[in-house]
Amino acid sequence: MSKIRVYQLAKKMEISSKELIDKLLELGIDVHNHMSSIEDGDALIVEEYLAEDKVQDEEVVEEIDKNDKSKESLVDTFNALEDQEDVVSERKANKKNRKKKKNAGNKRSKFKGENELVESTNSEEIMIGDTILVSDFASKLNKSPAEIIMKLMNLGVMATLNQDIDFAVAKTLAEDYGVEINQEVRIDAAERFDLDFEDDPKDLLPRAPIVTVMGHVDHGKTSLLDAIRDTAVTTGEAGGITQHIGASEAIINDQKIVFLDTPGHEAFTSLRARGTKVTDIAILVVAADDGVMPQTIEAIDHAKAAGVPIIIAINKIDKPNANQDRVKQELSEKGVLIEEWGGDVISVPVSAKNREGIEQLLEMVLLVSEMLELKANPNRKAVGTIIEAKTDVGKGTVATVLVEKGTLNIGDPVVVGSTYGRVRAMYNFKGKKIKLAGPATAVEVTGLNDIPQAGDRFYVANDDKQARLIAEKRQIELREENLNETKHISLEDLFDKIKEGELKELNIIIKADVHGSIEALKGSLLKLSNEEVKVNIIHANIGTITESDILLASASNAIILGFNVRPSSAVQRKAEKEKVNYKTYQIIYEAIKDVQEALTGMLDPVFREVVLGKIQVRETFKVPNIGVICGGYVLEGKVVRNANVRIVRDGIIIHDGKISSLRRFKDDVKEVATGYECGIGIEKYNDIKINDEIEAYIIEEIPRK
Ligand SMILES: Nc1nc2c(ncn2[C@@H]2O[C@H](COP(=O)(O)OP(=O)(O)OP(=O)(O)O)[C@@H](O)[C@H]2O)c(=O)[nH]1
Repeated sequence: MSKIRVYQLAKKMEISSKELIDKLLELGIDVHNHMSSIEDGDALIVEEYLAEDKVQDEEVVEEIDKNDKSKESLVDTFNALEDQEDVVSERKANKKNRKKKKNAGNKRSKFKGENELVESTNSEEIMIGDTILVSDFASKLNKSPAEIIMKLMNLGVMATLNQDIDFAVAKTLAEDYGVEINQEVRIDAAERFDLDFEDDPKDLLPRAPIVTVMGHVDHGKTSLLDAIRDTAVTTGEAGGITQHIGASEAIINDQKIVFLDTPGHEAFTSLRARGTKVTDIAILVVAADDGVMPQTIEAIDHAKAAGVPIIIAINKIDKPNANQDRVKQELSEKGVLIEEWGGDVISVPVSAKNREGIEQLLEMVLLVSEMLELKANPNRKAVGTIIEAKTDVGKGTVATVLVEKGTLNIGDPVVVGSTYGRVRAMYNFKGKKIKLAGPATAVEVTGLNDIPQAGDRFYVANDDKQARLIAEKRQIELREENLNETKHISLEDLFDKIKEGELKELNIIIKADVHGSIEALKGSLLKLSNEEVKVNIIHANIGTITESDILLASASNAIILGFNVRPSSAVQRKAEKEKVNYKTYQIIYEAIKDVQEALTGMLDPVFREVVLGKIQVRETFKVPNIGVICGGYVLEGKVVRNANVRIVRDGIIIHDGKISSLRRFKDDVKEVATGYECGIGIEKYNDIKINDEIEAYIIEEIPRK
């Protein structure tokens, strides 16, 4: 007996796959999703069943119609009276809602509720943040600063007028005065002013999906986006040239799909690292002549970590050496099982060059989108995310906003991060002026007082004054946040976080020089999961630690373990900026031991590694009886005579040892600083090559507390 897929049958019956699945389950026919197959016999049963339903529905509608007609005149008579009552009850309902919202707010933020209380009833209670200036604290307590400073001294805290004291110290001191202080819980200014709130499910309407195209370099991401534009954007519209605003829209079967214009998982994850997830579906481009490559794997893991469904576009099928089966095989090895292989990931063969398969691909996007049941409320003040922003000579500050919910109108007062303004003009992706933009629409907006950052949240405020106020408040908060920015997880603080119940899953990224090490590490680390914390390997790949790994770690609060690899200086700086923790090892057992000890609170490092500097190898010389000496240039930091060194080639550690000689010209020297050249010999190592990087480091003992 032949079979049919759920989505195919749904299409044939002109209902949504979701509706069909519900009916199938009602009939006891077991299906998992739109890709599940059902027997033709079962298909027939459900078709008949639905036909019956339809007849019944029509009968009911007729019945209701009849009743309605007879009621109509009666309703008319009552309408005048009812109107009056409506207003009263609506007011009552609004009041109730406001109250409800206020209560919800109290639950969300202790600070808000109590602060209101402070101002109205209880003057003996004070709210402060993590720290407070001595002078501010004195004035809050209504005491002279000198008195406070004296009291602090008695507590053993030496602080001047303009120094901060901790919340704990402030609390102890305040207790002396019989004053209770409480800690402010910081919440986003926009949230505090209720510019964003959760919608009532009954207000939600279907919205278009937002799609990002990902894939390995040169597999055809840009070409595919171009092909989509050609196929589904400009069709039937004269002069429909797309503008670059960071996103574009495609129409297929009268339905809209929004494409983010910057392809690649880095762009996707950098938005996520900033706390926003805008993509609903990822199209993963894999070139049929090249197969699954390192960045294909990265893209898969980045999409998976974000919980975003993937559609595979097997591209370049026009090429004579295209091999679709190989792509499918390699994907399955990476845990991506496409439908033909018994999985539920859709794959579509395409040629961006010949514009082949593009419509099918877009139809599949709609199908997946239908399953996701994407919804938004268009009837509220708009909330969105900045996709990109710049200054334009003619227009001033222009920012592309992806409206996520609500409708954005010309003239709306807006607040975006610490910038604000009023929507002066809006342009769609074709450069056409528009007056309003509903959910899942990308629009270029002018009228902001400064350039916001990609990933900033965009809110419509009640009025200009409020927009400015919130933006200014955000500015102060951002400054404070920069001062005590939260770090991502590290092995050292892991146990405390687990104990406090803050961490239930430990996300790990593994980068190593060879496949075998990855498998060994992965296997052992996964076994470390216990009742309290689950270990997840969210990404594991061959090669050095890259910026995209740092972004993924930042977006997913993961730690990075490197085996025999060293990140470049740029990547190290990125890690520092994103406050991401990475550790590199050269013995697998040590990596596993560290994670195990960290999970059980036994990690107590006695030694730490301190990187002194980096030297670029610019020349090599063979010296008889001594071996190979290299001529190097100190790129950063310094190198000292007794340092340990590791030789790094393309991010992979190829040797770890000690310096045997360090010279400037003919003289032996103790150290060489940044910007100087030197001659270096490495103990028992001669395989050094031009462009290798030498990282000098020492092992330092950590003093016991
Ligand atoms: N034959 C053939 N060539 C293609 C196809 N799609 C893309 N190419 C070619 O592949 C090369 C790379 O395409 P791009 O679209 O630039 O690839 P990309 O993934 O955006 O590349 P990066 O942005 O550099 O990561 C170009 O030379 C394209 O012309 C296709 O379907 N068939």
